[in-house]
Amino acid sequence: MKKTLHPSMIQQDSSSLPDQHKTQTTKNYFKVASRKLAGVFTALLFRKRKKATTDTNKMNSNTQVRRISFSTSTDRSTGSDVRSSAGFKSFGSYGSSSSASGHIPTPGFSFEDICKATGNFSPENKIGDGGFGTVYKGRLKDGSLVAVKRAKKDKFDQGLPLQFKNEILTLSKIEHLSLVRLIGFLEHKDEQIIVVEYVANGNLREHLDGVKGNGLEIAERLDIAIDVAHAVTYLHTYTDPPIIHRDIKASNILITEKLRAKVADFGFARLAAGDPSATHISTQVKGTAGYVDPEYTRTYSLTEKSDVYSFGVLLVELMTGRCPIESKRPVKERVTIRWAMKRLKEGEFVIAMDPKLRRSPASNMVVEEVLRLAHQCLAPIRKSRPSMKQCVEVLWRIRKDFKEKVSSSTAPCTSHCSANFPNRNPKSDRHLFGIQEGDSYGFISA
Ligand SMILES: Nc1ncnc2c1ncn2[C@@H]1O[C@H](COP(=O)(O)OP(=O)(O)OP(=O)(O)O)[C@@H](O)[C@H]1O
Repeated sequence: MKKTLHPSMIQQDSSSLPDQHKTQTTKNYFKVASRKLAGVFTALLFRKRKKATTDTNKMNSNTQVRRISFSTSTDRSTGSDVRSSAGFKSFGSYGSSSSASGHIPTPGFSFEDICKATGNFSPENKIGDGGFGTVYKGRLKDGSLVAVKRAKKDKFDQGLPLQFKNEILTLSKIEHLSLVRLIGFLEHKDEQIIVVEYVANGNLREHLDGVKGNGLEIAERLDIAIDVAHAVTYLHTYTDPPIIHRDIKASNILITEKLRAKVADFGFARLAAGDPSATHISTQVKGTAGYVDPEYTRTYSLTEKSDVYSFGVLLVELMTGRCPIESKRPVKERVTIRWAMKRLKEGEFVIAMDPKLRRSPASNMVVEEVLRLAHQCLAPIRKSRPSMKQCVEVLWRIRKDFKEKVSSSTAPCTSHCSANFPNRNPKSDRHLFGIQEGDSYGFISA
């Protein structure tokens, strides 16, 4: 049963042109992942709450992989889901009834239509490359803009079609304005195509890097955080069964022309329904280096709190502008969350603030408060992390405080934040934040 979407979760538009961002692994991850899985595969797994447990796995890694994907044993739900999806050739919501009911609708387009829409997959229309396909911009017959994800043929032997089917099956079950909408999927000879809503303004990482747009103001970053928190709350709370995204990261946050966010790439999402035999044991650790819940990598058990952890990393990214792993920086700054949390703990959060952000009492307040929330999300023990819904509430409160502060303040501060907070006492802040000496945020000290 689908619960009613809270009106405040609804927001706007779409359209884009991004490129891929490369996240680097750290040697800490090398310890965990010993070889990258040949081919990314996703199992659709209908998960039961509170039942994720450990499994023994053989681990895989690659020194320069963005994604960590290491598997241990057969994911029981995979077989079930593969079977359930094996019979169809195509489906989608374009020109058909909603797919949210689980009914597989008939697509409103053919492979020829997709060729026309993308100019025969013209390089000019290429948006970017992902782990399992190339993404093109296209225009369908009705004039609507779409993103067309075409599976890489050389990956077929490695289970790529399954990845695609899983992604679209997951997408077909969800509807939210801050989540990228599935339009359709089709198979044609050896082609697998997924068609999703086109989001016009690149991804968050590109905006933070300055590759796209004119730089994000603090209020825009806060709105983006709220959009993502809404979307993930929806996945966790308002879908039945709940969905864990598993790959929340800046390059999966697409940005609209109005600088609002839409969460994309559900290739790693694990659904858990329809397979009564599924144990919901997490048998594969998936995600992107720097974002993965350390408890998940340790125990192979996946819960919504794993997304909360990744969201915490994203919050730090939004406030600092830095990637989760910054391998070219001095050792102490390479793991951004550890560096930023230390700055926060020592009352120097403004040092961690993205230099591109304008300093003002209001924006400083946002950075500090958001980093505090991030600190909670990054708690090594899951139980200590807030739910996504709680994150939404905290972010709303920060936005409200920000607006009040902006309207009551006329003189922006351009110097170091200590000027704004002359009475700040790092020691009392440490107490306030509850940060303990030795908090590692899942990373082994360098
Ligand atoms: N719906 C969309 N609208 C516009 N651009 C998109 C859309 N989906 C993906 N893109 C862009 O296409 C590129 C490739 O996306 P894709 O999701 O395939 O890979 P990724 O998420 O960057 O990498 P990976 O899949 O390996 O995690 C990215 O730059 C992304 O911003």
